[in-house]
Amino acid sequence: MGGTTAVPGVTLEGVTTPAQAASADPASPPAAPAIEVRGLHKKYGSQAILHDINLQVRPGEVYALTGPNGAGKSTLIRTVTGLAYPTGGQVRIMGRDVHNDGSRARAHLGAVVEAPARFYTQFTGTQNLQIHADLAAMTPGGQPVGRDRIREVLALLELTRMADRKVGEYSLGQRQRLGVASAILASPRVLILDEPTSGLDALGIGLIHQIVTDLAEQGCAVVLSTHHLREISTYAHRVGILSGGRLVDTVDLKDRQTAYRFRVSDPGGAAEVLRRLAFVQQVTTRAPYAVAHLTDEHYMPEAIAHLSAAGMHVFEASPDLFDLYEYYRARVEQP
Ligand SMILES: Nc1ncnc2c1ncn2[C@@H]1O[C@H](COP(=O)(O)OP(=O)(O)OP(=O)(O)O)[C@@H](O)[C@H]1O
Repeated sequence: MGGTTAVPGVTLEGVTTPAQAASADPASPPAAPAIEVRGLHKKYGSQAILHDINLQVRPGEVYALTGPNGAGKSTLIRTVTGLAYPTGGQVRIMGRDVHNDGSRARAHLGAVVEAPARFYTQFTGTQNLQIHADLAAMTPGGQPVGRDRIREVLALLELTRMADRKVGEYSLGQRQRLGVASAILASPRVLILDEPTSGLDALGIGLIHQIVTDLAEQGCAVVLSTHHLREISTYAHRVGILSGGRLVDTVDLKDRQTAYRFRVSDPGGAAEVLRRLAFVQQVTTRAPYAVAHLTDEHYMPEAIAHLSAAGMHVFEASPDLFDLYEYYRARVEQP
């Protein structure tokens, strides 16, 4: 049966934001990982489910976990959040061992593990969040959560209209959103969501994306599992591909999205023109496009001007987005 675990969290005070990290001295060491998984193994009975998983997620980073059905995503998430015990290896959240120092590690954590969320159906959304808030305040390092914050997260998840209705009257998607509301209630430093967008409508999916992006910008480390690769590639920083219980690849999306494509009358001729420009690092052709890596996006108009001056007709110029779905398919078919 599906259930949910929304784990109390603490305030974001003192967390390094991505903007701060980006403006930091390049010589300074990167922020310490918010989540650190080392040599994780998990067996159910004699069946090995996870094999030697190693990963780190830093403050401000969105890490998406994907993989075929049965690959072990939920098992990994349950083990990382402390709901399942590993057969070997270690998980640390904000430097605390999740399995040996659980309550202090989870004081930093907000999570929705498995959907749909499980709530007291005879109580309203507000009352359920109040119960979560009271539990959050009781954990070591937990902070009290006021009524204003409850109203705020309900509004953020567009549940104000449903706030005083019994959860038993909520739709699947509304329950799912209430699960995310409870996970972010105590402003966690680490947010872990197992398939947060399954069961949501298009606008609901966009809402979760926006909330995750905003939290990451405030310095929260986010791990979420998903099957929606084209959506996730628009806002995740890294994507881990799990297959047969092994982390077979980790894709850094920031590194992959620096190319721009120009749909032109003559891709070969355009490539020649682009290669001569100082701000162009690498050029390939993929008819009807010439694809160029620019040192900075701001050089786009200049590149177009050079192509036009050379007599090329430029019909389209846009980021050459990395196709995570195609990459994933190739990777999972040949791990
Ligand atoms: N409690 C359990 N006892 C025994 N085996 C389990 C248990 N939970 C999961 N498994 C097995 O572990 C494997 C991984 O399951 P898991 O739910 O972690 O995969 P998943 O990647 O999340 O799949 P999906 O995409 O379908 O949600 C499966 O073979 C599953 O049958």
